[in-house]
Amino acid sequence: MAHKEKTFQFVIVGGGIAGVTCVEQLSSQIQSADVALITAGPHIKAVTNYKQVSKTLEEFDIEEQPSSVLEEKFPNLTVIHSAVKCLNTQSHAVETADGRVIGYEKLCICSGGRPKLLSDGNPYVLGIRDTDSAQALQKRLSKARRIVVVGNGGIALELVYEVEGCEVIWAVKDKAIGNTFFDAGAAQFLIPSLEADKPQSAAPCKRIRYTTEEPAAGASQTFTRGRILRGHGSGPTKPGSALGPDWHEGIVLRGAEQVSRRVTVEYQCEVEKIFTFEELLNSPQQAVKPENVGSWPVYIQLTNGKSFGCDFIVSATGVVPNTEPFLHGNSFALADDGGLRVDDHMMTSEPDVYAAGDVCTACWELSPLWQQMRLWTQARQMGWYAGRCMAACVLAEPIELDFCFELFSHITKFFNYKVVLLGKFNGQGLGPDHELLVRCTKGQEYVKAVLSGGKMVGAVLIGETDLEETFENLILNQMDLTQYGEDLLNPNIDIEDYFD
Ligand SMILES: Cc1cc2nc3c(=O)[nH]c(=O)nc-3n(C[C@H](O)[C@H](O)[C@H](O)COP(=O)(O)OP(=O)(O)OC[C@H]3O[C@@H](n4cnc5c(N)ncnc54)[C@H](O)[C@@H]3O)c2cc1C
Ligand SMILES: NC(=O)C1=CN([C@@H]2O[C@H](COP(=O)(O)OP(=O)(O)OC[C@H]3O[C@@H](n4cnc5c(N)ncnc54)[C@H](OP(=O)(O)O)[C@@H]3O)[C@@H](O)[C@H]2O)C=CC1
Repeated sequence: MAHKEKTFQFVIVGGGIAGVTCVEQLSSQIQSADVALITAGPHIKAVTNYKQVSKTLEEFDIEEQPSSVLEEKFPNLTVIHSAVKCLNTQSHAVETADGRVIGYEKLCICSGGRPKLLSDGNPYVLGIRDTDSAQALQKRLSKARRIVVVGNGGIALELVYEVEGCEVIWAVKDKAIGNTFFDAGAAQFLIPSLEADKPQSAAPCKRIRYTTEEPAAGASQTFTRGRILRGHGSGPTKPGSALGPDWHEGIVLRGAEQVSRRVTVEYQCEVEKIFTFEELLNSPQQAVKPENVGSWPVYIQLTNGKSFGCDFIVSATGVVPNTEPFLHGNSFALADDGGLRVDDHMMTSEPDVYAAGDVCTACWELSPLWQQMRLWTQARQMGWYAGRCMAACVLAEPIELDFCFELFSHITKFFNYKVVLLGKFNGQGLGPDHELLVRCTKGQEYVKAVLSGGKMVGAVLIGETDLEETFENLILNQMDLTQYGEDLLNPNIDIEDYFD
């Protein structure tokens, strides 16, 4: 590595939610601190309209902003738009793709993740992560008659509901849809929404997303509401920040056909093989049934014996932490999922190096009611807490693990229903002796409480149940609920009064 051009007290890598929140926290806590934010993408992501809904539930909007907004707010901040290509933890320096060597006293890696694709480099397999990949999807979809979506998590759930004008084959590994968020009961509740037409008057997006359009020389920066616009200068090798809530509201997810939504779910199957039309012709033994041959650009063979031709395949199969540029020559401890292991102070195994957001894996002794999921909320919370830990270290102040890591909580929307997940919402790690209480009104609400040893340890609330705060309290209190039995979910009893 060449000589350091400058050493900053704090260097944060990544302009997504985790990195930006970390910068904001550090810069407000130690106003004199010299902070650098190094990010590969042309823009940064900022949290706006933050609202604490209850003790642990939070809601906020995300805005994609030019970095100048952050620099104006924090005069001691320098934003460098370049990807970090290597890190030397011994000399406390990072080198960027454009050849700059920046020193740090404390470093926080917030480089996010990238889609874990079924097949790397196959032009017919798309992943969705940032604005560029969402635009690529929109463009390809506009000419598509049939697509195959593989995966059973957040992106697949959103995509199969939103896509219109194109047949969708949805291949899931499990017996029910949405395995990362729901059990089979909730899936059963949601399935009719997939079969029905999307309500015309689906609630409009209450969040406003702004995307910056690069100004022409001499022109001022413009913001465009609700559309995703390409940020110039973000080439395919420069990963942008992850999309997030309502990412699909701003783009038209419409195929080339006149049909509305038409989704076929293929359960309990994985991908056996992906091959092109040319490969099919050259090797007629491929297991494609004659009615499916046609002239599709790509074919997918599933482990359930079925094969489909389609225009392209969306691999919605999770994320891999973006760690590569930091590993070479250092000895970071990695978790099984490939994330940088962090302790209860968000510290990695390398001295003075912290990490937060999708790139890290929480490896402290977790609260029995919290688990890591790679989500906006956790990226914000980790970035904020990492900033506090870094500041506390410099100021020689003690700091304890933040309360937000006590109870897992997530608010989102699937199939146009509000969804609240609390604690061990799917009985994660509870073993066979837990009990489920379920209340379901078709088309209206699905309420599930998970009890263990008579205490509530998790919940799934779908629809406008208005139960989130009460359930959150019951989970946090760990009160013995044995005597209430099924009355806990009795709709004729105002449960809030019950526990007053
Ligand atoms: C389509 C989609 C929909 C989603 N929807 C939701 C949702 O509804 N709710 C929810 O809670 N979560 C959602 N998520 C997940 C959420 O977006 C992520 O968990 C969150 O954005 C992670 O934030 P982060 O800051 O850790 O990483 P990112 O947002 O990925 O930011 C990483 C940053 O690091 C930069 N970077 C990467 N490598 C380098 C490098 N070598 N050098 C310098 N900079 C680098 C990137 O440019 C980027 O700015 C969604 C994700 C996707 C893809
Ligand atoms: N509203 C929300 O909260 C949303 C959140 N997100 C977040 O964005 C990130 C990316 O989303 P997404 O890609 O959907 O990731 P998720 O982790 O949510 O889901 C990935 C899914 O793909 C399955 N899978 C993994 N590998 C394969 C494979 N080889 N073949 C078939 N299926 C496979 C997983 O199954 P298994 O679990 O069994 O491995 C899982 O069902 C996640 O962190 C997600 O939480 C995204 C959209 C919306």
